[in-house]
Amino acid sequence: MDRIRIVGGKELNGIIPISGAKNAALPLMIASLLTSDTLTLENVPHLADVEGLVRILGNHGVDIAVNGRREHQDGSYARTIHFTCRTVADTTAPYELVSKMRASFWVIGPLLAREGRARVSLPGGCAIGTRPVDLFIEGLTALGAEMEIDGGYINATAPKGGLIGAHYTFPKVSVGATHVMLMAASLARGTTVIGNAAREPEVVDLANCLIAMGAKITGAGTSTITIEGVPSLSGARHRVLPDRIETGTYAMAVAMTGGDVTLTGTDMTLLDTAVEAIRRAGAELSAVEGGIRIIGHGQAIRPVDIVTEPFPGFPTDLQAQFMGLMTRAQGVSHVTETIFENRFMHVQELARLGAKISLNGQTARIEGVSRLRGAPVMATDLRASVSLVIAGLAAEGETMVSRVYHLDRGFERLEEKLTRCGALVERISD
Ligand SMILES: CC(=O)N[C@H]1[C@@H](OP(=O)(O)OP(=O)(O)OC[C@H]2O[C@@H](n3ccc(=O)[nH]c3=O)[C@H](O)[C@@H]2O)O[C@H](CO)[C@@H](O)[C@@H]1O
Ligand SMILES: C=C(OP(=O)(O)O)C(=O)O
Repeated sequence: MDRIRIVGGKELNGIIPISGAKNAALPLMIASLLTSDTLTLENVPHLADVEGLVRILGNHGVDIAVNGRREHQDGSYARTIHFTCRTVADTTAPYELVSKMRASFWVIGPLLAREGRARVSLPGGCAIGTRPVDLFIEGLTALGAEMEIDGGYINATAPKGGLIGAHYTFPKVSVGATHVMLMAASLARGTTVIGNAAREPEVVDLANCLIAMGAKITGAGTSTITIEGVPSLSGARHRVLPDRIETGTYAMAVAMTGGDVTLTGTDMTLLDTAVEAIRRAGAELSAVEGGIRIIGHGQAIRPVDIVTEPFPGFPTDLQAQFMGLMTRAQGVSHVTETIFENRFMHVQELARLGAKISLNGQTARIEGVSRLRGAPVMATDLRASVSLVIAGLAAEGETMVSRVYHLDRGFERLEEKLTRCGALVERISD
C-alpha cells in the first residue's frame, strides 16, 4: 500500500495547474447513459474515482475511448474521453462496483429515464456520515417511479411510457439527488420543477452539458430548476469545470507554508466563501489571467471561524484542510460541520502532529500552536487525507501519511504538483 513521505518546513513557490473537478466529471460521465450518441468530455482528471466509474459505465454498455495521447497543458495532463452508450447492456449496478464510490449510485437516474428500470446497489463512498438515499427515492417517486429496496439494492421502475414531470421540493439540499433529478427529468414527459435544488457549480456544469445535449433546463445555479422533458438527447462536447476543492486546498497549503504560488486553469468565483476565509486568515489572493495568485505568510496566520454550508457557503469538502490551516493560527478558532455528522476523522490525526483540537458536537475548537512536528499519520477519507498532507508541509521534520488510496480518489498527481513548487514530498510504494 502506498504511503506519502513529507519533509516539512519548505515554502511553496511556483505554478500549480488545477485539474478538472472530480465532482463534476463523475455526474457528467454518468450523463452519457442518457443518449445513444457520443458524449465527449474534455479536462477529465486522472483519478481513481474516474477509473472506477469507467468500469461501472462499461458494465452498462458504455464504450469509452481516451484520446491516444493526453493533452499537455501548462504542465497538467487533462484527458479528453469519448463515451458512447449505443444500447444499455445492463440496468443493474452491482454491489461490488457501487459500494466503492458514492457517485456511482447516480446511474439510477439515467437508467430509469432511458430504460424504464434500474437495479442499483445502495452506495458506499467516504465514511463521513450515514449518507442515506431517501431524497433520491422521494424525488424519483415524485416523477412516477416505483422504488423498492430489496437485498441491499434499489429496484426502480418507471410508469409505462416513461417518467412524468412533476413539482418536487427537496426537504434538504442534496448535490447528488439534484444531479439525479436533472438527468431523470430531462427525459421525462412534461415539465419538472425542482425546489430547494443544490446550487453547487458542479450542478450548473451538469445542467450546461445536458443543455448542450438538447435538454431544456433553466434556473441551474438557483434553488429552483425547471426542466422541460424532451423525448431524446444527443451527443455533445463539454469541458469539465476546474476543481474548486483542489483550488482551495492548494491555496490553504500556501497560506500555511508561506510562499507565492499561481494556481492556473481555475477561477476565484467558484469559491468566494473559502477565498474570503483564507484572506481573513492573512493570505493574499488575487485573480490573475487564467488563475489565482496566492501569497502566504506562513507564521502570521489569524484565527477564523467557519461553518460549512451548501453552496455558496463554506464547502464541507474544504473543512478538514481549513482546520489544518487553523492548527497554526495565532489564537483560537472554531470549525462547525453542518453537512455530514461524522466528518472529523482528521482531528485525532492532526493531534499526532501536535495540533490542539477539542470537539464539542459538530464544532471543533482549535487552539493554534506555534509549530507542528512531523509524525506518522493515517488517511481516513479523501479530504481528511489532504489536510494531513498540508499540515505535514508546514510541520518540522518527517510526516508519513499511510492509506493514501483515499487521496488518489480525488487529487491528481499531488506529489508532482507540490514537488514542482519546492516541497519535499515523495510517494513510497511498498
Ligand atoms: C461525488 C460528489 O459530488 N460528492 C459531493 C456531494 O456528495 P453527495 O451528493 O453525496 O452529498 P449530498 O449533498 O447529497 O449530502 C448533503 C447532506 O444530505 C444528506 N442526504 C443526502 C441524500 C439523501 O438522500 N438523504 C440525505 O439525508 C447527506 O447525508 C448529507 O448530510 O456533495 C457533498 C456536499 O457538498 C460533498 O461533500 C461531496 O464531495
Ligand atoms: C466526500 C467526497 O466524495 P464522495 O461523495 O464521493 O464520497 C469528496 O469528494 O470529498
